[in-house]
Amino acid sequence: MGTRASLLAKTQTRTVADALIAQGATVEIVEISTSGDLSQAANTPIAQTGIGVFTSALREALLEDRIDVAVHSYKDLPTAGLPGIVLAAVPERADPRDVLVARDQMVLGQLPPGAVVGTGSPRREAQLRALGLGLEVVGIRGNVETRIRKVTEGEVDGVILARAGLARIGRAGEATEVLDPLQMLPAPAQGALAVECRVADTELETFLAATLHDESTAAAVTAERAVLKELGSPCAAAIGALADIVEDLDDDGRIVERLSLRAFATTADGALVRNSATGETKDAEQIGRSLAAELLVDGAQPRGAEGA
Ligand SMILES: NCc1[nH]cc(CCC(=O)O)c1CC(=O)O
Repeated sequence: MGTRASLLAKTQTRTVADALIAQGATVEIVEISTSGDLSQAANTPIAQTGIGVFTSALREALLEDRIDVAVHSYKDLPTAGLPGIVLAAVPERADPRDVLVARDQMVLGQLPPGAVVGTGSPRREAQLRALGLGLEVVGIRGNVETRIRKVTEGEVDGVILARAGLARIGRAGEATEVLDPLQMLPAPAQGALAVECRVADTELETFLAATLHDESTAAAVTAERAVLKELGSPCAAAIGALADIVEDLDDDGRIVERLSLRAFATTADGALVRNSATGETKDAEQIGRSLAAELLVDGAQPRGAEGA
């Protein structure tokens, strides 16, 4: 199995490996450094580093037979597939929400106007600004530990991070507020993993799916990523999407499973447009696509435009 060398990546790969080992597999983990990890030193904003910076090196290693399984943070994966590689499994996802890690145990509402919040994500920045709290948003890069250190060392008053990332490295307790998706919609597929193998390895693909795949997570992520596919690219786009599988009653009073999706995008002048939709879980992709179409009608910047 291939993994990026960050603590977060190694931890999530270890978790997947343990699940496979429990089912009788023999696993060796190989660390692969990616251009996303390397460019961090130069403090390049994530929006400018290009699509797939964190995932293409792993995919290359897979195609070159250096590894057999790649574990990615799903939200870092480009929406376009790659010939020769198949998404074999989407494990059950962790909490998809973002959190604030702030000085002095503060929640967002307690940060004074002018307080400095670090994030390199256009999605987080757009939503922070929309809250109207007068916060100053500054771009930061670096792995999860580095970003938390910027708070403890006083370089910024707070940072916004994915709760799943903190939890995976055992530091979820350091969040000072778990942000409600009404204020801060997570990135499409946040908290989920994508497990890939070569198309030709059909036996391995079957084993990975049987051991790891979670249908509800896959449906939710499919809807969220359909919005992204229509409107933008991962990391670079100020787009958020979150799907929940909810129980509903049909016309005969029977309990049915439905998919509920919320999403936002930004207009050319940086305003947020939000919308939501529900439908049958099996129509996940279509629900995401129609929601994206509605956001475009509401003024969302079409795909390919530069984020504000
Ligand atoms: N953008 C980097 C990234 N990619 C995946 C995670 C961890 C959470 C996840 O798996 O969604 C993070 C860190 C973060 O956004 O705080």
